[in-house]
This record gives sequence, structure tokens and C-alpha cells, in this order.
Amino acid sequence: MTRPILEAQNLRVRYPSGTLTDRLLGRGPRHVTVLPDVSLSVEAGQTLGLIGESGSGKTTLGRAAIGLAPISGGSIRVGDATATSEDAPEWAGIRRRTSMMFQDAVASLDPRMTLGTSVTEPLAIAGGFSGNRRDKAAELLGLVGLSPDFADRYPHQISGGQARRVTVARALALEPDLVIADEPTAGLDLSVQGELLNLLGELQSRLGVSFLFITHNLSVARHVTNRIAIMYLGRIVEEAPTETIFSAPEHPYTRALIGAREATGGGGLIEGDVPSLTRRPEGCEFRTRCPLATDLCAAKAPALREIAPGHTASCHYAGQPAGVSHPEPAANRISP
Ligand SMILES: Nc1ncnc2c1ncn2[C@@H]1O[C@H](COP(=O)(O)OP(=O)(O)OP(=O)(O)O)[C@@H](O)[C@H]1O
Repeated sequence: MTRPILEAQNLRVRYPSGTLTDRLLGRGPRHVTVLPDVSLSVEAGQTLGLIGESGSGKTTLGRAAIGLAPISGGSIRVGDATATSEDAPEWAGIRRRTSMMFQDAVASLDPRMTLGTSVTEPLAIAGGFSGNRRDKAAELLGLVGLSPDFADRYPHQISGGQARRVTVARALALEPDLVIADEPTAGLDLSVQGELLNLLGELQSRLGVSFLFITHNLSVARHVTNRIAIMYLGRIVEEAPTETIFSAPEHPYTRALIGAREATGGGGLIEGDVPSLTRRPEGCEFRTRCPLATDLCAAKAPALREIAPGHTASCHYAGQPAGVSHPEPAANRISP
């Protein structure tokens, strides 16, 4: 297999916590660690889905991959460039090969700029483009199925689905190897969602671009991803080929997400409250919501381990042969 296009290794991201006064007076924790220790990779020409509930750290990981989050440990490698801190000089090289589609497509387009100017802006910022910018705008818009006359329109003159296509065109302007797509279908009608997902698939076949596809919606992820990584409280708790995630999920959190999807048809909610990032449960961090949690889960954090080739999970009971009965769940599982 070729080398992955993106590799995060033991990545740690934390933000200052509380107000400035709290920090000056030493009240409460000084930092909130959003990503304690994440390792993940995206293979060239493939799509990795990053799934988890709101607040699990998906966007933070996407932003960290292009140097837009405070990295306090570990590394990000894209191609031959490896960055180990937010101000590393390697980000320039990484950003040339990587682009990000931010969550709110319409808001990410400058309302005062024509769409033609917006889609070609990355070329102007990067410098070195000597071609005709109008022709390039028409080419990029054509790539996403929009006619050249869209180049003269403004963001308020187009629909949500068209705005999403424009952000795809803009993300492809510098011919990146990797696109980080943060909830690209959020807020779109189902039919428009389908069109956009098909477009991303076609572009991948034509251009060989890789995607880190961030979503809380498992149904959407099932359509477009080769592999899925499930994130809980900023940690990857399970990762496997997409079909395995649906046919043989091993982590109780993945199973709960799939159950919620079946109940609601998309990104349904699962039972229980997400613990605070500043008061993580001892032992397994999912145990406060896990119907199968035992005393072992309270006593010891499970390591993320390979339970089958290409399939990892962090649950003490993952990967047990069929027929092995589960120990009695602990009665007090809800108290962290
Ligand atoms: N700049 C910041 N300063 C402090 N905390 C932050 C900052 N950005 C994110 N966080 C916190 O990090 C945690 C993870 O947020 P993040 O946006 O990465 O999650 P997410 O899984 O992408 O959620 P969503 O699906 O709602 O976008 C949240 O608790 C959030 O409040």
C-alpha cells in the first residue's frame, strides 16, 4: 500500500479554558484538552469519515490538520511535510496540498465578492498563477456543474446547494491532494445532499483527491466513505472499513450511533449526557453511557487495539469470539 496522504500521530490539542479573569486568578482548569491523543490516517485517493456527536472534536481535528488549532503534542504529516506545532514553518507546504471546506458554506463566501473572484482567490493568495483568472473561474465552476455565468453572481443570488458547489470549486482551486470537508451536506434537502455526495464521488474518481469527511450523520458517511473513524470525547474509539462499521460494529458507542440512525434515519441522538471535557470519567470514558459497563470499565481505560485486520476498537470486550458471555454490567454505571 502507498503511504497515507495525511497522518496524525498522537495529536494533542487543548484550548485555554474559562475567562481571562479565571485564568489570571487560577480559578478552574487552565486548559481544556479537546484531543488528548489522536492518531489517524487518510489513504491517497480515499475518503475517511470522521463521525461523532456534536462537541466530540471533529472540527478541531480537521482544523488541526491544516494548522488552525493549538497543537500541544504529536504531529501532522501531509505528503513529505510534518508539523509539530501551530507555528511550524511546514504549514505553508501542507496548506498548498490541503484545503478545507468550512461548515457554513454560505458564510464562508465573502458577500462582496463575485463567485468567480471567490473560487480563484486561493490562486491569488498562493501567488504564481499566470493564467487568465476568468477562464480559470469558468473551469472551476464547470468542474462542479455550474455554468460560467455564475462567475458574475454574488453569494446571496444562489441557493444553498449551489453555494456548497462553489465552496467545492474553491477548495479544488489549488489542485489539493486532500480536502477536509466539514459537514458539507448539513442543512441541505435530501435530494440536494444526494447530488452533492455524487459530485464529490465523481471528483474523487476524476482527480484522485482524498477526503477527510467530517459529519455527525452516519447515513451520509455510508454513501461516500471507504473507512470510518468514530470519535468520542476527542478520542478515536473505533475505526474500520465502512461496511464493517455497519455490519460488525464492536464499540458500544458505535452500536448506539447506528441504533440511533436506524431510529431516525440520520444523525439521531443517543441516550445519556456527554461528560464534560474537563471532567472526563475515570477508566473507560464511555462507561457512564454504556449499557454494558462493568467494574473493569470503571477501573481501567481500554486501549485502542486491533481486533481484526484493519479494524481497531477501544473497549475491553471488543473482538470477543461469538458465544463468550458478557460479564454482569455494574449497577452504578451512571455515576462518573
Ligand atoms: N477556540 C476554542 N476555544 C475553546 N474551546 C473550543 C474552541 N473550539 C472548540 N472548542 C471546544 O472543543 C470541543 C470540540 O468542538 P468541535 O467543534 O471540534 O466539535 P465537533 O465534533 O466538530 O462538534 P460539531 O459537530 O458541533 O461541530 C467543544 O467542547 C468546543 O466547545
